[in-house]
Amino acid sequence: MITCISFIGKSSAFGTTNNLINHKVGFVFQKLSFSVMSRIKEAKKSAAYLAVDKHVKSGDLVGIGSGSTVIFAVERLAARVKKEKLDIKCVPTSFQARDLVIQNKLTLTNLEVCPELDVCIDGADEVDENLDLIKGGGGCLLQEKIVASCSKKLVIVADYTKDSKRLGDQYKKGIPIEVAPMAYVPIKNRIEKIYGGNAELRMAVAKAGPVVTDNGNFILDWREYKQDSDWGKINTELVLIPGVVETGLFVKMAEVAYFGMEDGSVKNRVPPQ
Ligand SMILES: O=C(CO)[C@H](O)[C@H](O)COP(=O)(O)O
Repeated sequence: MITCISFIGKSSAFGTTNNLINHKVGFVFQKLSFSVMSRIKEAKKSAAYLAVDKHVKSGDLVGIGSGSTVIFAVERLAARVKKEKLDIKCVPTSFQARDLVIQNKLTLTNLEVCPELDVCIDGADEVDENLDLIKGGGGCLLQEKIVASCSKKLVIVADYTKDSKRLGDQYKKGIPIEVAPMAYVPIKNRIEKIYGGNAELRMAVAKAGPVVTDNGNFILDWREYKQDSDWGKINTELVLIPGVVETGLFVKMAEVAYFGMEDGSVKNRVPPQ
């Protein structure tokens, strides 16, 4: 009985030391990842603020993209509306963007009333050296592509982690492809057979089953594709598959991308001549 008690005692003492080390290591990692996160957040903010200041003027009709970087762009627009009495109207690209416009008391409109926009400001999951993009990590690619295509210019705002030489260098979650729910299996099979890789149905996190987009569709995330591909050709081929609604490949659409950098600066990239 005494042995047993002492065994429990030692083991718990050892356990306590281990817990303490784990706790300290965990704390250091937590602090590190917190500082990386806040650096990324600052980078998003600097890029978004600069893009809004450079590309939006009074009288503009503005497409509002989706995602966490666009939150800062809308914040800046709202501040300029208040301070400079900027007169703008906004067309959102998602439920989230619409809500952002409303919460920030900006004027909401749509493509029926305003089919031609001056500028669209949006984020990206990855930007390559040609300024081709992967978008749709947040599942809003269809409306994002429609609104961008109705805008005189598409301005991308991003942090330094999105800056790549080739698509797929950094962003490993795959190229999002929005599909009609009834067709997701044949489309998945076809993509994998023709191009290789895996096209996985995106599953929801706080819901059983798949992610359902703002448009009632599913998303396939196509991973392990050949990186040195002709993305313009592949995009055209993919949208011709019956049931494919849109792809997250934005080829030759962006006019400029702003990247907030780790050191607080912002660099920009335009397409090669
Ligand atoms: O395409 C998108 C949503 O469909 C976003 O623009 C993209 O996912 C980038 O988001 P974030 O600014 O949060 O990094």
